[in-house]
Amino acid sequence: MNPSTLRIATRKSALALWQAEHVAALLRVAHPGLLVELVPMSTRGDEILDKPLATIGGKGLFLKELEVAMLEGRADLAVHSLKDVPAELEPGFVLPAILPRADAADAFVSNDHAELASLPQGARVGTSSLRRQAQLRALRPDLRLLDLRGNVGTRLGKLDAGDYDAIVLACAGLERLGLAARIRSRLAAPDWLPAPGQAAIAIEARADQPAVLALLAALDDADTRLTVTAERAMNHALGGSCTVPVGAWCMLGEHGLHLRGLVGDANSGRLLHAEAASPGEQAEALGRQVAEALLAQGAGELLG
Ligand SMILES: NCc1[nH]cc(CCC(=O)O)c1CC(=O)O
Repeated sequence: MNPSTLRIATRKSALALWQAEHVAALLRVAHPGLLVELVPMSTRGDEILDKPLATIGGKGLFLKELEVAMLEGRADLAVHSLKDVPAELEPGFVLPAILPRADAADAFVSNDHAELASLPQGARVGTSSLRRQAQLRALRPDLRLLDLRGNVGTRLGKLDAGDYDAIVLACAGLERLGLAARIRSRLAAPDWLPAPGQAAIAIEARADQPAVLALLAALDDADTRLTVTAERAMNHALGGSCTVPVGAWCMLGEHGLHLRGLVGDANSGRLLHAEAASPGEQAEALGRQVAEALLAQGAGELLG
């Protein structure tokens, strides 16, 4: 029997709520008559704000409470930023839909400076992402990198308070929150790589709920699924989560998939790069191939 109501578990940050509302609106259009409601909740990743994510440890810090809600029957699906979803899901869960990707670039955000290259020597840049730190170090070894966590609004507030000369955020998050005007310049491939899955919204649900999965599958975007599958397969083969210095960017063109990957060291700014193409649509194999090329260059050491 088809469910008459779908309940969406979501985090309570402005970005998470926007994404959950977006999915709710799309579901109402795809399935007229279906009732869709939000079930907002807090996760460990939201509550521990004084430490970089990389040191809190544990994959899926932003997922656990939402998954518990689904297991206990308090919610039918959860909406996530795909880049916060570990390469390997908890057993019993699947991603029945991945939405069309927004701008996957990172954003250089500053009140006084137009781009990374024009920052003065020794300028203070805020980001707690090891991937962003490693790429900043590689491009500008002179910068002072400072930790910066919290929701997008919190991070912008600290920039505006003068704690940093510039910060790095995801373009997609700023755009969704109506803050695209804060993007001074884009940090984009091939000079800069986003996190695997960045700018894609993923829907998670229980594998044992076929009627729910069928409703959710209506929102899946096949091209986005293909490219992020390659990026996530690379990350998985590197043992990755959202807390390691790994970047990936896969494009789908006329001739198939093209994947670039990097592994970095946030302290030294050392970066390893690899890329490969797949004429067909062998996304998983392509991801593993690029991961192997990175490991052959010594990526294992950088990943600790
Ligand atoms: N880790 C927080 C997070 N998770 C997803 C996004 C941006 C939206 C997206 O990538 O879909 C952000 C904010 C940021 O990195 O600036």
